Amino acid sequence: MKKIAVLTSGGDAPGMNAAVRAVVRKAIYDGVEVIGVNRGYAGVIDGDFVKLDKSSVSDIIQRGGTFLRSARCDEFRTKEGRQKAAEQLRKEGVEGLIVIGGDGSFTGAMLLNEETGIRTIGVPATIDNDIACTDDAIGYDTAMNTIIDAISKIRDTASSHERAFVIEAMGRHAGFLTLAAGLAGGAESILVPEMKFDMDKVCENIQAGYEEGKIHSIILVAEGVEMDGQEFTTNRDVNESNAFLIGKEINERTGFETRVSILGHIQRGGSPTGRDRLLASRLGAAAVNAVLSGETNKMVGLIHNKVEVAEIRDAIEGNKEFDEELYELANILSI
Ligand SMILES: Nc1ncnc2c1ncn2[C@@H]1O[C@H](COP(=O)(O)OP(=O)(O)OP(=O)(O)O)[C@@H](O)[C@H]1O
Ligand SMILES: O=P(O)(O)OC[C@H]1O[C@](O)(CO)[C@@H](O)[C@@H]1O
Ligand SMILES: [Mg+2]
Repeated sequence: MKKIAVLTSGGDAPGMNAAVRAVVRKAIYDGVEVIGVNRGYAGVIDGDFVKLDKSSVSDIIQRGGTFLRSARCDEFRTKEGRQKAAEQLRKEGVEGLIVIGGDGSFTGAMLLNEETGIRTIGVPATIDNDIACTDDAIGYDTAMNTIIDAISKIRDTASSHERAFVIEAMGRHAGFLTLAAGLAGGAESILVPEMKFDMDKVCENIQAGYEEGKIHSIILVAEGVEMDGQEFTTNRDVNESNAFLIGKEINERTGFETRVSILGHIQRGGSPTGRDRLLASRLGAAAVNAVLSGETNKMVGLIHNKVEVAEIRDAIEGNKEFDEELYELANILSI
């Protein structure tokens, strides 16, 4: 194999740059040329390619975002779009494509391979951490730390004013990030799309906490959580924040002064943590190994601290299991 391409796709995640750097440097080390694709799948369709050498990836390991830029590309969801993309890659002489992104990007990579024969390898990078066949995705650790930092700061002001705070974390379809950040940040309640919850119970917890001397209450809510009458349930298609609704409900039911903070895209930015840089470096290099050894339609992941290669279909359809025990633990420790 003489030439491979690399792209970043979907929501950007801290550590994507470190992953591109690893792909480029490992491929060059192995004597293979690397083409960077700008703007994810949109750039493949447009043939927006740039040759990458060692120095193109200097000074980026510490940067958030992705210097190749990212996109959500509707045209790639069509068969025609993917055919166009394959033609562009063939014209450029690209023999393998490394896709750094989330589950949607992996679905695109899988279809591209199945329909056109282009060799694809996925590198999991999404703050949502909703990809199976890997313990963690690149960006998740940094985002978790950003949320923990925000919780700590909000707790300062919450305590000063004896208030309840509803904090909304990202995760329209997945609560992995919210659960981890909520547990590590010591939130009093954690609401995620995967678990049904009872609003009465949330309010009782707040009340009990105050009665036992707590002077604040933090309710960490994932974006995808929706209120349905008395109970809050999941709505995985919900597109709008329900944190304000939840805040209003808490205020009305408990009488506690309640404020709402939407953390938003702050969670996607910032310099990647050491853990994310390490993961990105290992998986970027592993993706090059995989493609050069003839693998296709696979993803590289880290399981129990060992690099593993899995079917990309399993990563998407395997449905990463939500850790109910961890959720239970968070509830126990928050009382
Ligand atoms: N079912 C699909 N078929 C073909 N291409 C897809 C499909 N789903 C997603 N893609 C392609 O992958 C791109 C990124 O997908 P998506 O927006 O779901 O982000 P992601 O990779 O899951 O990352 P994140 O969830 O972290 O934002 C889409 O814009 C589209 O171009
Ligand atoms: O930046 P956008 O396109 O609004 O997407 C936001 C979504 O992307 C993510 O940050 C990553 O998938 C989700 O947590 C969030 O729901
Ligand atoms: Mg996704």
